[in-house]
Amino acid sequence: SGPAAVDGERMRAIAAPGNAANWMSHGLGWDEQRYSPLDQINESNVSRLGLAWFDDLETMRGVQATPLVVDGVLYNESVYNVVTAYDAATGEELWTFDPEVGAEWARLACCGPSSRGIAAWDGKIYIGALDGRLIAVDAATGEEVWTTQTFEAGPPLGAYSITGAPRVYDGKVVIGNGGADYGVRGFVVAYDAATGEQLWKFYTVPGNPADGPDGEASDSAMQIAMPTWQGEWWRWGGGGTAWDAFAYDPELNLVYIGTGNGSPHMWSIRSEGQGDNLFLCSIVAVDADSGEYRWHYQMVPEEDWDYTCTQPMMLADLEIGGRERQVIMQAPKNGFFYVIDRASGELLSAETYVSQNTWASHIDMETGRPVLQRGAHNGETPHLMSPSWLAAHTWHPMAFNPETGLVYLSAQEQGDVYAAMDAEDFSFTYHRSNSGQDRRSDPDLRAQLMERARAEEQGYLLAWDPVTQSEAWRVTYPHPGSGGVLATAGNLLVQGTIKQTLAIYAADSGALLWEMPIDQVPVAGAITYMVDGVQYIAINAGWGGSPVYNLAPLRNSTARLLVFRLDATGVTLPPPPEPVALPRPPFLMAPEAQVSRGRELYGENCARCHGPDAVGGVADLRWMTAETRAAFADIVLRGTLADRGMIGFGDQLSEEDAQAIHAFLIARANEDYADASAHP
Ligand SMILES: O=C(O)c1cc(C(=O)O)c2c(n1)C(=O)C(=O)c1cc(C(=O)O)[nH]c1-2
Ligand SMILES: [Ca+2]
Repeated sequence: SGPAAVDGERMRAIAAPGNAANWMSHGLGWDEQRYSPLDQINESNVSRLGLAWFDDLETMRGVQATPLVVDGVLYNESVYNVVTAYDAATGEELWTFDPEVGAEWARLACCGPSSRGIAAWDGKIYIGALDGRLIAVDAATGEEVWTTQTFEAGPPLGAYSITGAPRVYDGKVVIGNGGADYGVRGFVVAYDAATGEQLWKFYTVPGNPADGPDGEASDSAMQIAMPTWQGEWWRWGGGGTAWDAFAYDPELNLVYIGTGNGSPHMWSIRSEGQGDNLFLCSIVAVDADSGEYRWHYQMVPEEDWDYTCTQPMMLADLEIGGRERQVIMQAPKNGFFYVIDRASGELLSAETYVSQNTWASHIDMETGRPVLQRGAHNGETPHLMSPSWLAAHTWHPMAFNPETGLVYLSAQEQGDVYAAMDAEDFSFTYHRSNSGQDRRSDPDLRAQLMERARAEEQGYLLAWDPVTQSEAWRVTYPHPGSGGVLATAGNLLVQGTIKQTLAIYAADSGALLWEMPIDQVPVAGAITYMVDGVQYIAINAGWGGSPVYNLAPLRNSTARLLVFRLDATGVTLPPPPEPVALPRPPFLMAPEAQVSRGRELYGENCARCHGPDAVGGVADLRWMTAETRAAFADIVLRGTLADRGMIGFGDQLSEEDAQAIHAFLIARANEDYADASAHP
């Protein structure tokens, strides 16, 4: 055994169940079901689960990666793509590879310098680095074998980054990118896993028609897409980034690409409010060898809301209407659960799984199109949308248990206020979130959102029957934002929760079987594996990524990789950090006009990391210390905290702008200080 055993022949078998000891691909199998046949840990003995070993990852940022395990070696990826190999049984470190990604790249990733994972094939580990490098390292030594740059960075349309896990399908590494919120043209590339040679490239949206065909695999598909666009979308990239999910069916030889939102978000600006804008927010099936288009299904025509369809896609064979169907399933941001024939792209069913869906009343099964609610599109008057860009379900891994027939996912109700800028007022800046949203928030609508958030439990673990398209059970949480899931043959369903615990439920009933406080909210999905006859469960516990409305940041410990097994004793987590008393905010002296300017600037520049309305995110700016306030302009404009990922914005914000943002933050702190429920 040993890492050299990551060989292509054995990897080919992973799409079939039974290869249970290892976790060799992001979603376990190429079908991405995240269902392990291991059952040594099961509902009758899970109460004996204990911590076997852990490793401090020494970051307070989100750690989203699914680790891999190959023949007793666990490969994990922390922030800025640092990869470490461990003895999977003992936790002993074997090697670390740091690609030395510059902290300035954090600014081009909406939700932090995190990666959702790595890939393994034939003695190599593949890293999709934030800065666009695809790096192959030797699985045994951690030494670099080859590197290729997957995108062209820099202005005007190079605001790409990589946050998704690469996949290796039969010797081909497939990788996408993010950046549609900043302004890019989305694409997916495949490389030869052995050499790094490019095999094909598929653009997800058309470029400037005046430039002619791209000479890439997507050319024929772009003929279909082009007539669905209007105006001069290519000036802002168009979007459609494939920033997370892929799946592969080796028999059909199809690679499934989940595509993202438009760039800019506002349909009125991007495409003059006309056309479906293919292939935004779609599943596109392409030939694995040539990258050529086979079929598509678009979940969100006329994309206007930063509704992405990059959410996990799972392949399964289900009996529907008395017939065995080969399906692909997805629960994207828009709150609908889709079941699609994965050979043809035919929509089989779609139902909403959230209690309020202000986007669409239903999906018309004749046309396969959503029937939009009145007023769903954005205009100049602010309106509430739920789901919103904050997502009914985002990248957090879901799982399918063929025994129960249920799909499990982290779901949530999170609305937000939308308004479109007038097209004339829209200006495009490289590096900046270029949404076209008018960020003047409507205080009444915001108050309504907060009221709803307080009144309802808006986060839940959902068990969903994909055949009947109905809920089987749910576990509710006090807030949105719980993590991805793992399903096992022991009737177990494993999830990190917003209550700062790791919880294990009975997959058939939802009954809580085991729960452990871990002083962290794992957002990643757990994995399970076997070494020398012992089953382990491993998870990265490091909260971060998608902002959560109305949730103050958790004062949690450093991110950790946690590994459990039955009857483990003697390993305990260090005590949590002492809670910090809230500093009383300064008196608000700024005039209303300055506060409102600050609110707009905050929305465009800060909200993606620090949370909508300055709640949530990587650091809660309402409760800045006096020292931080004194250094505010230096931090914001001159990048004095750049080593922590907070890059200076001096090239696009003035001293006055920084003062306005600070005034807005003081206003927000004063609004909330008196309200104890807003406190962390
Ligand atoms: O449009 C894009 O290219 C893009 C990229 C990413 C990303 O790369 O993480 C996210 C999103 N969009 C997005 O809409 C979103 O809600 C989101 C959440 C997260 C996260 O890491 O939690 N990333 C992203
Ligand atoms: Ca997006």
